[in-house]
Amino acid sequence: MAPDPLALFDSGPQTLIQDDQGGVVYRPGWLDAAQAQRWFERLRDQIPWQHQRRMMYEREVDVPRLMAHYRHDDPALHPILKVALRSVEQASGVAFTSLGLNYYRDGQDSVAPHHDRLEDLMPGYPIVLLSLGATRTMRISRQQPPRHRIDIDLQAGSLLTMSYASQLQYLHGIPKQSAALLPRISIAFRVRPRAPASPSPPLPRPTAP
Ligand SMILES: O=C(O)CCC(=O)C(=O)O
Ligand SMILES: [Fe+2]
Repeated sequence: MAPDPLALFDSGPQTLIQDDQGGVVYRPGWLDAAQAQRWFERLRDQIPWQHQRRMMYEREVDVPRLMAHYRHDDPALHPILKVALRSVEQASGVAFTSLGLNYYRDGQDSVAPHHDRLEDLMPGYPIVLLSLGATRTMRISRQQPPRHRIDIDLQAGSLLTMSYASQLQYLHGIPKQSAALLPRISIAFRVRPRAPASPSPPLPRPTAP
């Protein structure tokens, strides 16, 4: 196969933030453009995307993007998600247990600055985001001074790895953009903490002597 001319411009992995758990690393071109486009179209058309509502300031509001969630061993896992999971696991050396999908229909869909819910993460294990479809900018900002902000364009076929430690210090989000934008899908791979062991059976009641 002829070499992909765009690959000449692939600058390889870029470390955006350093910490002792691998920091935040961006890998453009992890998936080639044609495959990223095929995966995007099939997931867009075949995932049962859900509209969620969430309480905000005592009002219920639409979450401004569509979502879907799967456990790694869900029998309903789409074949593309199975392949993506295996490949991301091989690339990162981590056995992920959950897949969270986001579908940004246009530039008005977004995710507000946040860190991922710590109760959904196994300490020490990273989150990996695979991007498909339109490029969207992720804004990463340090919570404490010295304030530090990074805008990174997440291209189709790229991986962004964020350490657990980075979730304690930084917020990330996908801001709305006023320009007309095509849709984007992201897949977040996470290791969830194991469910707490089922409670032990109640102790027999003490009987009166
Ligand atoms: O779509 C993205 O790249 C970010 C999604 C995200 O931050 C999340 O699902 O927690
Ligand atoms: Fe997130």
